Amino acid sequence: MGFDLSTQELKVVVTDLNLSHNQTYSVSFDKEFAEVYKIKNGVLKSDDGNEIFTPIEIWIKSLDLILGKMWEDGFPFNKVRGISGSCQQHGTVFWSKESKTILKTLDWRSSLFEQIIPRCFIFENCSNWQDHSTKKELMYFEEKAGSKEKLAEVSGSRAHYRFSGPQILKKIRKSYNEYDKTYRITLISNFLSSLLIGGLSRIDESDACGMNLYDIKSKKWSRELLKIACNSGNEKEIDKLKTKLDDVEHISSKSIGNISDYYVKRYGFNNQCKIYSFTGDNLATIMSLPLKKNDLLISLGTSTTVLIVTKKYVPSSLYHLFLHPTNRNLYMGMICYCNGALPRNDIKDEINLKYRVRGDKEKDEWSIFNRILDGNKYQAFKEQKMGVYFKYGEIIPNALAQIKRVEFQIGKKEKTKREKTKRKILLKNIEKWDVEYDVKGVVESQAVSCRMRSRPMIANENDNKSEETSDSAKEMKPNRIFYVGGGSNNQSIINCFSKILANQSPDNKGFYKNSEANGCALGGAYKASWSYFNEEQMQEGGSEAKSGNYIEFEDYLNSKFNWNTLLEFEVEDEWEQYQPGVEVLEETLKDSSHSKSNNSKRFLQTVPTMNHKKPATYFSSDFKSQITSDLARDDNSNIANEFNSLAGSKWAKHSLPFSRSFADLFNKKNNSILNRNSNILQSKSSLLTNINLNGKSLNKPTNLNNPIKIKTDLNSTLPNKSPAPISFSSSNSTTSPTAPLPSRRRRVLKPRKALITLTPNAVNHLKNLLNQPTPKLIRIGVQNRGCSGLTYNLTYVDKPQKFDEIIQQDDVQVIIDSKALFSIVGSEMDWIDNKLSSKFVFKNPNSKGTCGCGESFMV
Ligand SMILES: Nc1ncnc2c1ncn2[C@@H]1O[C@H](COP(=O)(O)OP(=O)(O)O)[C@@H](O)[C@H]1O
Ligand SMILES: O=C(CO)[C@@H](O)[C@H](O)COP(=O)(O)O
Repeated sequence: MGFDLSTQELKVVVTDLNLSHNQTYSVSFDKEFAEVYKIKNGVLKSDDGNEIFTPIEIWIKSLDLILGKMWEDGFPFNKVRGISGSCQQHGTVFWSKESKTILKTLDWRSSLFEQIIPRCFIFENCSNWQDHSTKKELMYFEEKAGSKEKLAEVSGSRAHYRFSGPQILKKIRKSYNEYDKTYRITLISNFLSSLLIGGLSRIDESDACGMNLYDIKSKKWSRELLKIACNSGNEKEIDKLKTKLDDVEHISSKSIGNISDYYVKRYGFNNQCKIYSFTGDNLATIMSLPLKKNDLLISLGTSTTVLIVTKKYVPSSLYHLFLHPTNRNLYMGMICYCNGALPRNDIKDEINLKYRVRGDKEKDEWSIFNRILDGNKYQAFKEQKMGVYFKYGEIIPNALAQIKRVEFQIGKKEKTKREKTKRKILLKNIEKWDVEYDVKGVVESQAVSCRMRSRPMIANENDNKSEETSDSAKEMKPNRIFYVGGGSNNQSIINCFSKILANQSPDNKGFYKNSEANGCALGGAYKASWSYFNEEQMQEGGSEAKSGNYIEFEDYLNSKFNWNTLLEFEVEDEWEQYQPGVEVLEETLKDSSHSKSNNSKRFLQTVPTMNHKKPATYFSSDFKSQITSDLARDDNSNIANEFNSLAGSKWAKHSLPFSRSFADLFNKKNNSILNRNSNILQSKSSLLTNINLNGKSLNKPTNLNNPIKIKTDLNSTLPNKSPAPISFSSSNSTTSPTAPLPSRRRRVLKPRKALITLTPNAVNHLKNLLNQPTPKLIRIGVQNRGCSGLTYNLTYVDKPQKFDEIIQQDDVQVIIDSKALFSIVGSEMDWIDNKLSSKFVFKNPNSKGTCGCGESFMV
């Protein structure tokens, strides 16, 4: 079983031991919890938009919900042999002292939410990877580490807003007392595995590489970086942080424990079910495909992420390196753009508006866009046009938030100051062109950018230090390209990407798209399967080393991988034609220095850099850009240093050869502070089809103030229906689970106390109301309204909805909307009838306050 806790969803995919994918379940956070928690795309934002976070209780409720739904569907939990999974990266969870005991003594009769939320966490929110509130901390990290290159050398990445080290430093600076009280700090990945083992699990070693704290070469916490993170040279403080982080869970196929008794009793898991270390979502994605040397994995989710597996550790401030989640001798290289699907979607919407298309389905919505992209009428690059569509602040290093359109001319080759031969590129800024050109423009420039930025990683893998000329072009090409994520559904988009990125295949083959399921969760399930296999071998042969039967993940995946789950396609190789595209893009970005984006401040957060005074139709209405990029936090000298230092580095010939003038861009003052668009990012992890659950919402509005102060007295919400049989194939009898498994019990869990009680007055009045010729029922819900947030809402209905609760008292029935359960549980419903008013009133023990007018309440 593989979990994936992404920004927007919790997913579970299930495979058999032959890696055949059987089932997918998912819970969408927005769908289930947006109403009460006010989240959008899974997150909340501070007023200034810089802090981006999620209430942890949403994730816990989602785990209750997804397992409850699987149980209700009759999922055969007793057949699960192993569980692993992935979570969004970088976020940190601060656990209290009591959490250890609470996790160990979970009572299967109650929900996790009910038991864990009141006392397990020091801060109720966890920062999200889109957070960009740590600018001071970043500066401090890179300054103390010596430089961003030095920091990258040790930790695999320069300092990033979202990375845990700067996030922890911010907490230490702002809330030292709470930090001091913290018993353990985990990433989101081992937060989830902790819930499953019923104890605090360790940070996964590969995910630890996204913290700016782990020394990748010596494979231990870097004391120097811990010192920076704890803001103190005091050895005791460094030890304190180290203790709070605990040792990492070293990469291996060993389990981190059996599933907690809680899940055995509550859902019927086998008590021998193993939990294997959970990791970050990108790390899990690379486990979902049989990647070999020089293969690229391109995830076209909400963000665009380019991933590569490499044997060499050659760090740079331009990209990220992580330890591979299954093999300590391999690394994962990563480039992650946040301007992926969003600008493509915006242009698609504008095209549809122009052509007045209103498709309900994604497929229809993309038809005009695709026709333009595939056709020859509106060429962008081939008509000497290039665009940069970084509408939102970028998280890739050195990219400004900007939308820019240029026409270019390519001149003769000439020698640069650094003795390199370069073509002269002449650019003319274009204010506006037909949106049809943006269609090709956005996809082309994204592909060219991926090619440009993945080049150093590929070159390194091949020991190729020469310039990207025709002679060495072959070595710079990836071997094969695998596409995943929502955008990979679009053949026209991935054709365009493939033409430009090309590959080594002489017959234009070797491009694949994944057609099966969520890649991160699938990678988790594959890891569980591989780990289980090795553990079984170890039991037979002794230790991992001794057994001789140990199989590397790569070999395991290759031996079982079902290529039918991938669709291979061919495209014309246009590598050579787009070769100048890389230079034009570099020049276009460099030319931004002459744009209107003035900034003399380090870490400026908001800079619109559109060159034209009047924006083009596209993005005109809501063009609110903001620099959240790593580049934005550099001043002139830093930029200059970056490119100077690259000149002497291993990457000198492969890095982006911006000249010093690029730094001018950051010397100018910028006056416009615009807000970040709230749609900016979503999770990028789901690949393809998901089965959505219309599960119960266990909602409760969050108090966003840190630290946590929550009191709950909530009842279990486990479904009490008997499970329906489902088919669960594990066809190969030699590898199928054979151990005797506990028989499935029909479990009917009753709430420990009445959901609501009715006073005699309420019973009488309800009887009157229900005494009608056409029998009706009364359904109680809560709505987001009124000064204090929630109001009660009574409606007549014909029948209960699927997850409604029915309350029976004194021959009267009322129905409670499942979404209202957690807000009104334990309430007393009364009917008052006096001179002033006649109405139902609720005495709610969960209410933390009502508004002055008494119309609404808060829980
Ligand atoms: N046929 C399509 N053509 C282009 N883009 C698509 C298509 N189908 C889905 N997408 C895009 O994929 C994105 C979601 O990708 P997905 O991998 O599901 O998301 P996430 O990264 O949020 O988990 C959406 O922004 C959507 O526009
Ligand atoms: O920050 C990064 C990688 O460094 C992101 O890739 C997150 O890990 C994405 O999480 P989801 O949106 O997929 O949940």
